[in-house]
Amino acid sequence: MNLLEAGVLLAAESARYTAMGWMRGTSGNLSVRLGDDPLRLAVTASGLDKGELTASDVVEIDAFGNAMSPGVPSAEAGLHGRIAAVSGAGAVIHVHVLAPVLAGERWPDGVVLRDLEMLKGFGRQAHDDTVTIPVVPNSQDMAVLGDAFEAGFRADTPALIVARHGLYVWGADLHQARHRAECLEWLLRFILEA
Ligand SMILES: CSCCC(=O)C(=O)COP(=O)(O)O
Ligand SMILES: [Zn+2]
Repeated sequence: MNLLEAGVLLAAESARYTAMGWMRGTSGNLSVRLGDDPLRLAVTASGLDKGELTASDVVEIDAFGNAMSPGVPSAEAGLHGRIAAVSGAGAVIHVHVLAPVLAGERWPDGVVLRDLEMLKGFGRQAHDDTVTIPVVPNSQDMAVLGDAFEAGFRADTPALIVARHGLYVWGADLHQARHRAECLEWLLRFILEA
């Protein structure tokens, strides 16, 4: 996939999340993998209305979030790069949806989910697994966030809650990441309200 093709996908996906209310007020950012060796991602540009992106509103970055093409990458590009490098994900999404932030506030040591059918949509068994979604403190330093992510990383748990900030979810591609995020958001709303 080249940068323009990635831009088409990222703009469409961003518009979708914005319509869901998950990327309010310029919040959130998305990335897809462009290449492996060295790692390259296409990430949404910083500070734009994510519901109005065009295919050119993306920037190529390296594993550390450094821009490899013109434009200003997301302020969180460094965390996208770290997540992609550590997990092997083909796509990483970051959305400012409320339920994960509320759950992180209530369970700052990790959000435990079990015995719920929607866990299947997160790639886990509904009745056998106990899933703990890691919660890390917010930081403006992506290296600090990346270290906290990596310390709690488990290959079978493709999500991270950043306290008082938002949610990261990743997958093989944007579709899988979205399906996982939608199911996880449902699960978090459930445990908050149950
Ligand atoms: C009101 S959004 C604050 C910044 C943020 O957390 C975010 O997700 C958007 O940052 P970006 O640089 O990707 O636009
Ligand atoms: Zn954010």
